[in-house]
Amino acid sequence: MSVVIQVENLTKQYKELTAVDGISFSVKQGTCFGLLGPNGAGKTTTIEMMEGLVTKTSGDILFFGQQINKQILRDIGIQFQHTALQDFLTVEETIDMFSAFYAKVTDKSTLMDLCDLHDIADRDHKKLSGGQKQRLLLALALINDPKILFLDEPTTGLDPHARRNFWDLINKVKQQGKTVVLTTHYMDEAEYLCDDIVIMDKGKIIAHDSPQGLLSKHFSGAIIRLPIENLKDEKPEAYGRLFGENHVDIDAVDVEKVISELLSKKISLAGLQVKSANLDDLFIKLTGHQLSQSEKEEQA
Ligand SMILES: Nc1ncnc2c1ncn2[C@@H]1O[C@H](COP(=O)(O)OP(=O)(O)OP(=O)(O)O)[C@@H](O)[C@H]1O
Repeated sequence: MSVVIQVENLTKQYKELTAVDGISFSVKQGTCFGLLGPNGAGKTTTIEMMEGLVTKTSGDILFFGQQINKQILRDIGIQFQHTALQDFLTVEETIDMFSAFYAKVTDKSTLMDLCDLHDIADRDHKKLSGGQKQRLLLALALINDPKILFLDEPTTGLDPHARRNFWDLINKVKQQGKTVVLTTHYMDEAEYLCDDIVIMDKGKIIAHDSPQGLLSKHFSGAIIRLPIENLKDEKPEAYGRLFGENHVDIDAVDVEKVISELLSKKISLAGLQVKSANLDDLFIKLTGHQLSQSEKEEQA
């Protein structure tokens, strides 16, 4: 697979704050690349430097081996978190208006098929549900038939059903050979969509691999989740990582052995869960920080 985007030692300095701190990675053609991290990690600054919207302080961003230029900009599609659309236009009229900006455009009917917009073609865009609006914004990002699609937190605020539908759409886009660069706060989204993931914290990359590679590198065996109240007066940190305010997660290579140890210490197993690790668990392990619902919604 050829490399589409190469990022080398990229840095962004805002006065004393280093928002992005010398990061390097590459994105391969036809893959979905995910940038994950807590609030303020530097994801948006990174993606906006790649999109050419924010000036880098130092480092390199190469597309197909070249610095960003007008031709490359024509090959990029961006779905912003918020896009101001012209009032009083229907879905189809909005697509027509955006099509007029480009010399080369995707066939309208194909685009509306892909993004499932035919049934709402005549609807005022202001009357769309969250999921329908995201599908329209995706169509607008794809209007110029880009080779690379940037999505900045595309499903924040959507209900689970609409998020799943959107994921199916992104997979269809990938099947067309397009490369997708995504930022998200949702670990399940990254696990489902991404072939390659970078986890950022405080401007630096703290982990980079495929979802499966990340999990097998950082976990072996299972996670035992135990209510903290079962530990009575003992410190939960002596057993594992805090999960929220009420649970402790214990990494267990040998589940039976850990359970026997708990029993030998007369610790109750009431409410105990045994689960396999997912990216949410990895995120907590690496950043010491659980992404709260309010933090996810803050971005909506
Ligand atoms: N224009 C700016 N001027 C000064 N500081 C900025 C500017 N833009 C971003 N920052 C700071 O840079 C850091 C990284 O911000 P960035 O928005 O890239 O993080 P993020 O990972 O996208 O966070 P979020 O998930 O909240 O969107 C933050 O500390 C932010 O306050």
